[in-house]
Amino acid sequence: MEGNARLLITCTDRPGIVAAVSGFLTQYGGNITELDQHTTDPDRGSFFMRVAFRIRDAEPPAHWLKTEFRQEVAEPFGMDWQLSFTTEHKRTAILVSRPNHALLELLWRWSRRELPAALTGVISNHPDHREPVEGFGLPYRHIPMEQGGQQAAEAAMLEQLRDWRVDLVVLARYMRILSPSFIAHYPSRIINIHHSFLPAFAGADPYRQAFERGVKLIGATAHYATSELDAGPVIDQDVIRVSHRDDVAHLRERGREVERSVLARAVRWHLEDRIAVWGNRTVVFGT
Ligand SMILES: Nc1nc2c(c(=O)[nH]1)N[C@@H](CN(C=O)c1ccc(C(=O)N[C@@H](CCC(=O)O)C(=O)O)cc1)CN2
Repeated sequence: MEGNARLLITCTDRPGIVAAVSGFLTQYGGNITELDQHTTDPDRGSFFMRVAFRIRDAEPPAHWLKTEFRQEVAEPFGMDWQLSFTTEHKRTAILVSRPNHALLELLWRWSRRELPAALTGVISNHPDHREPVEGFGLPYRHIPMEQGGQQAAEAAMLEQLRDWRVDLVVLARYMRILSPSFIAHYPSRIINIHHSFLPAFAGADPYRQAFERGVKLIGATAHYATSELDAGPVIDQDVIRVSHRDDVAHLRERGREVERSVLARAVRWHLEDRIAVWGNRTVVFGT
């Protein structure tokens, strides 16, 4: 049983970190329900930890704890950290182009409360999905990307994301390359699903690339989007077996199942603060 609060911590490794964090939580009445840590290189490397705990007075969330933790633990240990409460869902927007399978997977899981997100709405460069999105009670913004109009379109997208006070952006098969300045607004907070087992077949039309290479496995990769296309920190991947009997259309059809499950898992892990970014890699806790 997870607690009602969680800490995600990254810092330079040194003795006493776990004791300092657990001692702090004990002092302020926190009861640890889950603790996971990873050290890259004892005494010199990086230290990562995720602690889930129950804290009384968490309704409303005990934001006062952030001040105390910063002063008593985070600053003395030089930590990068975040403290979140399970009642506060991350405000999440979905960007999509024409393929709708990843979008519908997220909407369906959200509607069944299997995805702890506060969905704010959907933005697309196509009008195709207005009806199903509004059917889920969510706003739909069609912002077309006219030829040569990327800057204007991205400005409109960023304005909408600001209006929705978005924390997390999910690219559910959004098929336009985002500019470095767009990416910079949401560092490690844009999750993309790429429809190949990266690093194989980055870029456009990976299923055709896979068919022409004659591979026996295809897959999907959820990663944080960076300014370098399909090269950001990998969050989750999976593969399925294929054969000479599968043409490109069949690869696309069979690949959609993997894309949907990999993206949903990656988004849920981010929403549950299970992912620490370490350079161009991730540490994913408790999965
Ligand atoms: N800055 C980033 N933007 C996007 C990323 C990313 O990792 N960093 N991922 C893509 C999604 N994607 C694959 O998953 C992808 C989308 C589009 C293309 C592509 O080449 N599209 C067009 C060119 C469109 C354009 O120039 O904007 C094409 O087919 O030629 C490749 C991969 C989403 N954005």
